Amino acid sequence: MEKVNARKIALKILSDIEENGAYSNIAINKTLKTKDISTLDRRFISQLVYGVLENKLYLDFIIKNFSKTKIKKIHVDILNILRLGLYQIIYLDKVPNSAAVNESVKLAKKVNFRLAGYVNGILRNYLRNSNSLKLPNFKEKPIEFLSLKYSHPMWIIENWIDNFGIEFTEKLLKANNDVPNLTIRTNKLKITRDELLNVLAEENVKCIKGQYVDESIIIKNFNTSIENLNSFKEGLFQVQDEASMLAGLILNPKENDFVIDVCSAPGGKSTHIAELMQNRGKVLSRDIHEHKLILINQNAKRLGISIIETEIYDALKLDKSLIGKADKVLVDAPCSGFGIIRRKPEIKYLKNLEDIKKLSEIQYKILLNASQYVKKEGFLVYCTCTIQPDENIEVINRFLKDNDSFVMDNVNKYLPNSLQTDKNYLQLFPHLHGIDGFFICKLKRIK
Ligand SMILES: C[S@@+](CC[C@H](N)C(=O)[O-])C[C@H]1O[C@@H](n2cnc3c(N)ncnc32)[C@H](O)[C@@H]1O
Repeated sequence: MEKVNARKIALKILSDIEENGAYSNIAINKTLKTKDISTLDRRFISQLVYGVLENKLYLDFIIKNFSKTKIKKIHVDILNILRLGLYQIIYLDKVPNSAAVNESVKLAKKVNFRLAGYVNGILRNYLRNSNSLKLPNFKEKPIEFLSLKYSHPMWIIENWIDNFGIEFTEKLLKANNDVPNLTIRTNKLKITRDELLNVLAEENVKCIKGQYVDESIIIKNFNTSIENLNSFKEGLFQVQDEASMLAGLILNPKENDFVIDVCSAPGGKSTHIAELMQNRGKVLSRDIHEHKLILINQNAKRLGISIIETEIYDALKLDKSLIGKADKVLVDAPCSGFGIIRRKPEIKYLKNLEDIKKLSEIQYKILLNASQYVKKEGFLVYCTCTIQPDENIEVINRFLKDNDSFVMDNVNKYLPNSLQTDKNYLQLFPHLHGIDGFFICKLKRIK
C-alpha cells in the first residue's frame, strides 16, 4: 500500500467542497474508493473533513482573531490548512500539537512557500493565547454564542428557537455535530436480517440490529468502502437510514400495486417499495436528473428488482396520462436537507431563508401534481429529510385546505411503539430519535 498523506487528501476534499460545491459524503466516498488507503487513514481523512465542516464557524472565529488578513482574502487552500490545523489542535487529543502545526506548515509550503510562515504564526499564536479567546456571553447574546459554539449560521438558530424553543435547539445543534450511524436495509427478496447479520460477520463487519425497522442493520466501525463487500455486490442490502426506511413502510405498498415515485433518485425508497411488493406489480420511478436515474437502475439490478421502470420527468409538470391511475404515490421532495446535517455538514452554510421559501413553493406544486395520480381510496405519502415546519406540515396544511378529496391517514399504525406520535404525521429529529431528521405524512384520497 502506497504511503498516503491523509491531511493532503482531506485538504483536497475540503477545497473541492468549498470551490466546486461538492457534497462531503460524495466527495469523500469518491476519493476513498479510487485510492488504496488503510483503514486508519480512511478514518482520519473522514474525521478531518467532517470535523472542519462541522466546526467551520468556530474555527473561522479563531482565524479572524489571529489573522491580520481578512478571511475572504485568504487563499482557499491556506484557509483550509489553517482550519485543519486548528481542528487537530482543539479536537483531536491523539494528534500532538507540534505535529498539527508542522504538518500544516508542510502543506502550506506546497501551496505557496511564502505563506508557510503565516500559517505557522497563526497556529502558534493560538497555542500561546487560546485562553484569551472568549465566546460571546450566552445570556447577553445567546444566538451568537450558539452559532459559534456549534457552528450553525445565526439565521438557522433564530429560526429553530422560534419553532422549537431554545433548549430543544441547543440539543439539536449538538446532535448535528455527532457522527451518524451507517445503516443498511436488508434486501428481504434475497435474505433475512438474521442471515445477513451472519454473512456480514463472516466478512468481518461488526454490526447490530437497527432500532426501529425490522430490515435495518447498523454497521459499527467500518471504514473501507462498503461497495467492496461481496454481500453488497450480491445485492443483499442497500445503504439507507432508518428514517428513510420508515417512508416505505408508511406507504405500505402491496403486491401488484402500481406505485409512482415522483422524485426517486438514487432509488433508496423505490427499491425498498419494490422489495415490500415482493417484486410484483409496478413502480414508476421518475426524476428530473437523467444521470441520477442510472443509479436507480444500477441499484435495482444489483438488488434483483425487475418491476422498477425509470423515467426522466419534471414533477412540476402535470402528466395527464397518469391522472387517477396509481394505487400509491410517493413524494420524497427536494428540500433544505436540514435533517441530515450530520451527513452533509456543509449544507448548513449553503441555504438561506429565501431558499426555504422557494423550496416550500416547489414542494407544494409537486405535491399538488402528484396527488392527481392517486386513485380513489389510494394513498399519497409526502416526506422530506428536513425539520423545517414550512417545508413539512405547513405544505401539508396548505394542500389539505385546498383539496377536500384527501384526508390525513394516521401514521401510528405503521410505526413501532417507540415511535408512536400524538400527531397524525411523523417528525423525526436526530437528538430525539438517533436517526436522520425526517418528516413523513400519509394522505388518503376519499373522493
Ligand atoms: C430527496 S431526493 C430523493 C431521494 C430518493 N427518493 C431516495 O430515496 O433515494 C429528491 C430528488 O428529487 C429530484 N428532483 C428535484 N426536483 C425535481 C423535479 N422538479 N422533478 C422531479 N424530480 C426532482 C432530485 O433530483 C432528487 O433526486
